Amino acid sequence: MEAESQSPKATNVETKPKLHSDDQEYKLRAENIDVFYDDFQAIKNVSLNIVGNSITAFIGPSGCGKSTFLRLFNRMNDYIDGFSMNGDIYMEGKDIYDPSIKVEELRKTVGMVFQKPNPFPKSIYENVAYGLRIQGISDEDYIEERVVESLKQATLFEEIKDNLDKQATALSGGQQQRLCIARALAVKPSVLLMDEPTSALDPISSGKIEDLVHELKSDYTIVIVTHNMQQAGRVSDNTAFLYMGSLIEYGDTQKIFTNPEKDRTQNYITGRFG
Ligand SMILES: Nc1ncnc2c1ncn2[C@@H]1O[C@H](COP(=O)(O)OP(=O)(O)OP(=O)(O)O)[C@@H](O)[C@H]1O
Repeated sequence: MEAESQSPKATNVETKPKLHSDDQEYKLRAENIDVFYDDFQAIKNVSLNIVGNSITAFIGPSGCGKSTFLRLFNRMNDYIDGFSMNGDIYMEGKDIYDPSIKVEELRKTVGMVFQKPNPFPKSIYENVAYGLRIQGISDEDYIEERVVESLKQATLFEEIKDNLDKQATALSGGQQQRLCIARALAVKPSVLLMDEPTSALDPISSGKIEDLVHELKSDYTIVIVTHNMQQAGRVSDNTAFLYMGSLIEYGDTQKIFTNPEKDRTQNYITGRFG
């Protein structure tokens, strides 16, 4: 299918995401999204397409709607009192807000990592096994295989392989965050949403997470909210700049950071406001 025909029907900004290899399909598509918290409009007619196996950064000043927009992709906003939306979100062409969609199934496919590492008060092993157990999986060999594989993918295994029974809360902040990433990966999602995953971490731990995000790109579609402009520039293929609930500019990260089309983007990335 041609990329053009996948474009949003109507939008307040032209979207030109970078395409990878010959993949013309979009993994995620948001069409004409409005989000309200009661009568406050947090997202205003945003349309945006995300290609598979790419890293997309959402940037913009505090309160512009980055987290709200991110949470749409695994229906995390559904829990918030007063939340309502217009528009459609598609994953691999399926409308994820269709009544036939089971939210638990969706969340297996779309994992999430939060700003503050939030391990459960359980062992390292049980934290990673958790998602599998709540799916009703009881094959211990399979669980162990997934735990080890996920910890390796999250580049944590070598550091903790002799302490899998240790309490997860005793790990350092950076290790806890990689554990939370392992926990998300254990159930084999294909999309990973990351809401400021390094903002509570020191520079060395942040660097490890950035390297990890880069590695994961070959297997996952990653969407990351960040306040850190250098981080967005380093890790992402495409960047979406949001301002007061509107999508101001979206496209190739290098272009957004070196030669943006909109003055407002330029002013934001050069630190003139935000
Ligand atoms: N649960 C809620 N109830 C009411 N308003 C909310 C709620 N969550 C967010 N908002 C409002 O929606 C707007 C967008 O918030 P959101 O957290 O998505 O922005 P953000 O860009 O992620 O901000 P930050 O960078 O500070 O995390 C803000 O004005 C915020 O006050």
